[in-house]
Amino acid sequence: MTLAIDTQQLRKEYGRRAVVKNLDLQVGEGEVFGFLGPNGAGKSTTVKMLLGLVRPTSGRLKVLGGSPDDLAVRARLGFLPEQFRFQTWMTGDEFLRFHGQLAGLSAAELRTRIPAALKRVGLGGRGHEALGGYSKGMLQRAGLAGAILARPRLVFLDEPTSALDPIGRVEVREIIQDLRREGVTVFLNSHLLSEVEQVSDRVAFVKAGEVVRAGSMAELLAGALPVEVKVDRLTPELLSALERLGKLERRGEQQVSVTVSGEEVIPAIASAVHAAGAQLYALMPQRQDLEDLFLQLVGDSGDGGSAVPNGDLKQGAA
Ligand SMILES: Nc1ncnc2c1ncn2[C@@H]1O[C@H](COP(=O)(O)OP(=O)(O)OP(=O)(O)O)[C@@H](O)[C@H]1O
Repeated sequence: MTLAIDTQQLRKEYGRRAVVKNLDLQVGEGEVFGFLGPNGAGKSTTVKMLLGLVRPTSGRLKVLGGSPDDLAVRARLGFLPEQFRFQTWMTGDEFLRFHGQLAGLSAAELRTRIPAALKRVGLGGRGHEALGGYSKGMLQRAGLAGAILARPRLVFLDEPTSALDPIGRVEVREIIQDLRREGVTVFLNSHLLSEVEQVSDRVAFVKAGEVVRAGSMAELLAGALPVEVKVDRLTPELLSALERLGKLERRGEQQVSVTVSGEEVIPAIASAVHAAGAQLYALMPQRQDLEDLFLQLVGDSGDGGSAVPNGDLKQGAA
């Protein structure tokens, strides 16, 4: 796998405090990679080091096979910052022209790419308006247009949908999927875990400056699967049959939770119920999602007082 991002023992200290510690991160070319962690975990600092905006205290990093200090490498990076405070006196067109010129695009390229980029982010025909009159969601879209204007090979998107409504979020998800189809690597920082779950090929959880877990969605969410089983009566014979399939937790006269290794075991639960002559009322796998995993891995850290991600928790998950 060719790596778009490769860090080894990357570290950043502010004063005597290490905010990123010995970070080893490998992201393959063309991957959509979700970078998750509570407030203050060191995500933005990591992104800034990868962009060459913050100097690491120690360790090594490569982006697109080189250094972000190399202008040829930097020209192939795109960045949507979390705090998008743009030049409000400029129109959308002027803002993109400014960024495009900084990225070295020619006048001819700018003429075709600016309207195309605006259209792609849902701002077609709005380029003549001043950014000062844009809504927060429009500004975020304009920032995204700026990040992809120069056709980067690696794009960092820091909370790309924080200002968007649900329709806008779907649209940005589609743009990320298009970028993946074009072979662009996307490094995604987001608190919206369900969103990360839907678009990322792999994710890493970072806590207090260190990666605590990384892998594909399937790898991370595999393993123990609790299945709630409800029957007319739980006989000793049925309980011992279920015990052979997984760990049991009794819920009452008619219900038991069986934690099995994966969904391929579910049919065996139904067969055991049938063989014991019981009536099956319900068989409910309780799939773990990214949010459960987030709370489990990083639930007791962060410097914002709470590790709970912004507004994306299902009821009662904590
Ligand atoms: N320039 C700086 N000087 C001193 N400390 C800093 C500086 N930048 C960041 N920090 C500290 O480093 C820690 C990590 O910050 P960072 O912004 O990287 O976290 P984050 O994971 O991106 O958080 P959030 O999700 O809240 O954006 C925080 O405790 C922050 O206060």
